[in-house]
Amino acid sequence: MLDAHNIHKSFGEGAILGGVSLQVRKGELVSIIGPSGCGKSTFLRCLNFLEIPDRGTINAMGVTIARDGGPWRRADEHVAHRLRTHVGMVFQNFNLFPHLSVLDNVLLAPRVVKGETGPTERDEAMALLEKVGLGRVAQRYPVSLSGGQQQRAAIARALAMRPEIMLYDEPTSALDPIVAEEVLGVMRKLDDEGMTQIVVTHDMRFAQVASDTIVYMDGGHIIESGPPETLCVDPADDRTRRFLRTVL
Ligand SMILES: Nc1ncnc2c1ncn2[C@@H]1O[C@H](COP(=O)(O)OP(=O)(O)OP(=O)(O)O)[C@@H](O)[C@H]1O
Repeated sequence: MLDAHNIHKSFGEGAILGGVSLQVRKGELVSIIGPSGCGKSTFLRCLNFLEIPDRGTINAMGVTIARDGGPWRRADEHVAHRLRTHVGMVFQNFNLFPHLSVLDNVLLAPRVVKGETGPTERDEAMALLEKVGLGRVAQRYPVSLSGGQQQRAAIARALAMRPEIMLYDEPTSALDPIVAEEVLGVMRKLDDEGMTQIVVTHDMRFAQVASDTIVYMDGGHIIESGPPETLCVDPADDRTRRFLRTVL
């Protein structure tokens, strides 16, 4: 489904990713955890080329982009655009358009793709809002919604592109735990429906309960990866202790 191989990324002199490889199967829910600044978000953003990897190969849904340190060309951007049509992305701060109603935020994607929308697209958008529990607030503006409602609207908006993979960059970090639970509930529901999902999170409980695979990154590398029950936390390791103190 998605195969990232040997991804390297630097910002200026600083190497952030030092050769990260990850394979994700269809329907899998993968949580990426690790200390602040270890490169989790950068790696996630590389997966749909919001950040351009310096080196490495990404293959998603049959679209392949290989980077060898050369310049990013218009043809590469064209292929990346094709890849992004399969990938939905949800950000920590929701990124809804404040001047559009919740429904119009969700209708934005079909509008961009098809040029105009009619009753069918509207019905589909309403069905997505019902799915995330927001049918009754479809006509409201983002400012009048709670953080959890805004994040669920952002998920519905991403789903409107009919993605095959959803990427989440700390989707609950800006939310209090009760509201975060509503968002996590939507992600679990999508998991039950077979959606492939990759989540950068500091929520260890969610990672442990909901993930098929937990990926533990540190210093721009994957240190460990596997099912939650097999994740080996070595209490003698300083970095692990430091990380656990930030999340437990
Ligand atoms: N666009 C950028 N330009 C320069 N440096 C960047 C950029 N994006 C990220 N960085 C740096 O790369 C490093 C890794 O950042 P990243 O956001 O990937 O870490 P993270 O593991 O997701 O951290 P956190 O858990 O705090 O969000 C940090 O030192 C960050 O300052």
